Amino acid sequence: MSVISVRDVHKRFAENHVLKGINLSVQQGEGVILLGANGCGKSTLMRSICGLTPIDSGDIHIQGQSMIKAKRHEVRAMRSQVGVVFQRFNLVGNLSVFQNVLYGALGKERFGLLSCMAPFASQANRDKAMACLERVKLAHKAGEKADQLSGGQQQRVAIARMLMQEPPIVLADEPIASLDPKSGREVMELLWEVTKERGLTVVCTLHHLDVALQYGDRFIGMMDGKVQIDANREQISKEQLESLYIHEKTDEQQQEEAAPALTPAEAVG
Ligand SMILES: Nc1ncnc2c1ncn2[C@@H]1O[C@H](COP(=O)(O)OP(=O)(O)OP(=O)(O)O)[C@@H](O)[C@H]1O
Repeated sequence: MSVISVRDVHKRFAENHVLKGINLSVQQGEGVILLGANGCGKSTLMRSICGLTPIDSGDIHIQGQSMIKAKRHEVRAMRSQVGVVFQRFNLVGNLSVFQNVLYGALGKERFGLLSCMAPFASQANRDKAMACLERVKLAHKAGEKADQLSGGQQQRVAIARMLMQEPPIVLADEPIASLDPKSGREVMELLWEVTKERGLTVVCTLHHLDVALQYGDRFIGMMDGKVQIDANREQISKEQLESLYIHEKTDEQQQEEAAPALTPAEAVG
């Protein structure tokens, strides 16, 4: 079954036509790497799939349910099906690691924020948060403030929070872009391991082709607001993927055009 289906999606920011009729579907359990030059619209597409950026036309179905037709409370429920691990970690820096992981339960708790605050959280949620921290090997850091941790550790906390959420779908937008190569490899390894062991569907954008080629089951390449490549690992070569970058923008152009950062609240749906 398609767990994500994107149908003829268009998105403009003023005169900038960023998504020009995107079509793709992702099956249950697939690990898809989304590639493309700076500014080609990968983050915009990811944010649209998790309901953070409204689209202009077309539709996105999550687990068969239309995002366009969904009512407000239904969109919230749909968003809780999608876990996010984004480049900037999106943790609440001055709160504990444990508290940040507990927030992963937010979308599931009937009584909202209060029932995810450490003093009021159920024992079941507290135990689960510790188990998620153990899975990412950071249980010993539970009591520390999130912003005291290294970048790699913070991204592992973001992964633990995503595990706490128990989403069937994970969107990872440049999850290792802020990390040094060694931490980046460890985080990518962990992300792929935990999602594969739970049979989750993952769409992950990455900048480094060599890293991408180590992980993807399938590669979707975007160029000029459209899907240019959509191929399984065995059907694609590195050279074909490199062709997506012939019009790569400079770092300065990219900084000027950066999409807004995700807030911690947006990260937990
Ligand atoms: N909130 C926004 N407001 C205005 N323009 C935006 C916004 N978000 C994205 N854009 C524009 O949309 C285009 C695509 O940006 P997006 O961040 O989706 O690209 P990307 O492929 O993820 O790039 P990168 O690889 O550099 O992160 C850019 O031209 C950017 O300026």
